[in-house]
Amino acid sequence: MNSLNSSTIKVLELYSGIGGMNYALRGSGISGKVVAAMDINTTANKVYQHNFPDENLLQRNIQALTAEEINSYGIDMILMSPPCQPFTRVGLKKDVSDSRTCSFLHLLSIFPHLNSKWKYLLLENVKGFENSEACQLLLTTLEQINFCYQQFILSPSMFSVPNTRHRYYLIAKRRPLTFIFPVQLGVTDRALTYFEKFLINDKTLKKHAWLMDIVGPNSRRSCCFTKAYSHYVEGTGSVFCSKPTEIIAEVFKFNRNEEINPEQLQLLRSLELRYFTPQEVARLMCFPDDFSFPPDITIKQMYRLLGNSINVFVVTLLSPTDHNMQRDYAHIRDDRCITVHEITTKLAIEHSAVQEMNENFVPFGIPVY
Ligand SMILES: C[S@@+](CC[C@H](N)C(=O)[O-])C[C@H]1O[C@@H](n2cnc3c(N)ncnc32)[C@H](O)[C@@H]1O
Repeated sequence: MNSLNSSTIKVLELYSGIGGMNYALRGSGISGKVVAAMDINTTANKVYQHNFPDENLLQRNIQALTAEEINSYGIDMILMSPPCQPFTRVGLKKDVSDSRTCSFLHLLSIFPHLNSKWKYLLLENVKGFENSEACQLLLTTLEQINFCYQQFILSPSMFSVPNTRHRYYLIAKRRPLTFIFPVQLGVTDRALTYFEKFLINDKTLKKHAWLMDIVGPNSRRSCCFTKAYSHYVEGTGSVFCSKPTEIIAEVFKFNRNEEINPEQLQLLRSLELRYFTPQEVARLMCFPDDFSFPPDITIKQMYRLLGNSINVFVVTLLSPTDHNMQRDYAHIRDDRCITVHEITTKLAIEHSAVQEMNENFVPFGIPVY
């Protein structure tokens, strides 16, 4: 621990389980170090220790933790996934009266006594937590100790990971720190899902469902995104659906000449058709991952600007230094294209077949105009 440099963020990982938060911290690129991880479960701890043999894992009941002990670690950040059974949809939802919530309530009671070096909190729980009394107590406590916060309901499927797992996330910072997200995702009374903003509304579904070009995570194609994307439907760019193609085909079985009835509209809604986000469109246009928009640019403006822009990869191939180079495009077939999933996630460009294609281009054949 002594070898940490002064810019390394010291992290306390509570309810550490098998170490998902530790992996996330490492994956985030933040220069952070778990200075203590705590969990009561011996089996989970065995797995944690197996994967993180050098971490300071403590077999502890968090309910017995004191503010003095936490302060002694000199932490900057707390990561935690408190037990979710008191809030699960299928459970009894005993909330604050469930004994498994006691340790969490205890933590809330000691938060005001933690010193101000502690500046960041990330909490994960099940969807449903946002409606609990425990969540309300958490938000009230954060206000009291002068933390600002943002809440999200997110699922990996929203980030093109082929798995659904809706979870509540709260991130909080000690004021005067603030959030600098280009798109404010915070909510006051209800946690909004990020992709909810991009869902296609009922009016558009009713009028234009047949005109939509629907692509999924495994598609190897998508239509050109124009500057009218999300404003007009026809010919302005593909829309995204994470459901299997058979389900989409089933929903679209109805007669396209008849007006859509409420039952059909419900089926269409169940597909959760959405527009690609500006960031996804940027990735499909092969902008690098560090491309971003300033915070004051609206989503409509983002689509307009992207629609007016270029595919960066294609222009890379047309590098002026290769002015008269002729390339062979013949071997590029649809099945060599990377998938929508690959390109809209961070895994994109560098590691992908795009790179491979780039390297495999042979300078002969079709002239580049
Ligand atoms: C939702 S899981 C956390 C999962 C963890 N984020 C992971 O990646 O595996 C909740 C954890 O809290 C632990 N836990 C529950 N009550 C506890 C308490 N009073 N003290 C310490 N750990 C506790 C459980 O053993 C369980 O591992």
